[in-house]
Amino acid sequence: MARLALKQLLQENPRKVLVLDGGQGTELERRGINVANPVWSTIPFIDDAFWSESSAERKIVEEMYRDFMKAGAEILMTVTYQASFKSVSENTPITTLSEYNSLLTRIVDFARGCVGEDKYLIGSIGSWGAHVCCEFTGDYGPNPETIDYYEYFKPQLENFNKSPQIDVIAFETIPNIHEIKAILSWDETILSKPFYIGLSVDDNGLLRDGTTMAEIAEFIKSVGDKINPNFTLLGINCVSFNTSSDILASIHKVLPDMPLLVYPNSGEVYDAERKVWHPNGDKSNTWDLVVKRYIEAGARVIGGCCRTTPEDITEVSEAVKKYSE
Ligand code: MET
Ligand SMILES: [Zn+2]
Repeated sequence: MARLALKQLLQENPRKVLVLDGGQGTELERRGINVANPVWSTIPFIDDAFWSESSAERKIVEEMYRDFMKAGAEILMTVTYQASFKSVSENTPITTLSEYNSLLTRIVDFARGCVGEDKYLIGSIGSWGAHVCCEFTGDYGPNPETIDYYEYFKPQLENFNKSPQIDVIAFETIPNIHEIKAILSWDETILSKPFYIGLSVDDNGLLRDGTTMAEIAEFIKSVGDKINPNFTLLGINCVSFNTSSDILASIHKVLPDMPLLVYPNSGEVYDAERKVWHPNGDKSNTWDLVVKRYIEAGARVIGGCCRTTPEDITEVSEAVKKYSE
């Protein structure tokens, strides 16, 4: 393997900040792929035609990876946010575990082929809430503590655990404290690879279910040494651009030794009535400014989530160079 283990890289180079890619799902949509379906951006891979050399959609995905890398991304994701076994088996012709594993392995190997051996590859897993569209409300019903999170994640997790191509597993957009507690209760037999948790946080800096960052920190501290040593980074993703640096600083304050990661949305504001995006009204907030603040707040991995493009990642890389070296 051409690259150092991610944890080793972060530990041995305390000033190193890795640039992550941007919002893949929205970027593929911007490039013409219709992602409006229950498995979202994983849809192109479901069609057998994708795997032929001449596939136009395949070219689009390859170009997306190429452009994020040109922009400076050093750690990139698989396009598997909505690809849990439940979502795939209930909404596509792929219904058996063995077909599902072949699909995931194909997607992961394809992503590795696109990014090459030098880059880090993240196996993306959306929150439990993502399959029922509540990753931005955190409303997991009346008994969120009784949900069997492991059963839901297991097939995707086992595939990624075994994959020699995946460097780190991502639990993205996690909005509920019970889900965080479940993930952090899993030992190395269940989560045998480095992993991170991206929290889904509102504009007031609360987890979407209302939990404070201090409460999350208390929980992590209460697990203490028993925490899975593969727990590598904690952070926020798919959060408001304008408030993201304050939120990250609030996590750094309560967990000063935890390596953090952050990839916010583009800063545009969605008008749900007219179904259009408006530009960020706060012109004083630039990538240069927020990246500087992220690094001051302990960020070790920085990129973009929904609606961020290779142009955004270029600005992220320039700012990372300026403030981390
Ligand atoms: C809804 S958050 C989506 C995160 C995912 N990694 C993507 O950008 O495609
Ligand atoms: Zn997002």
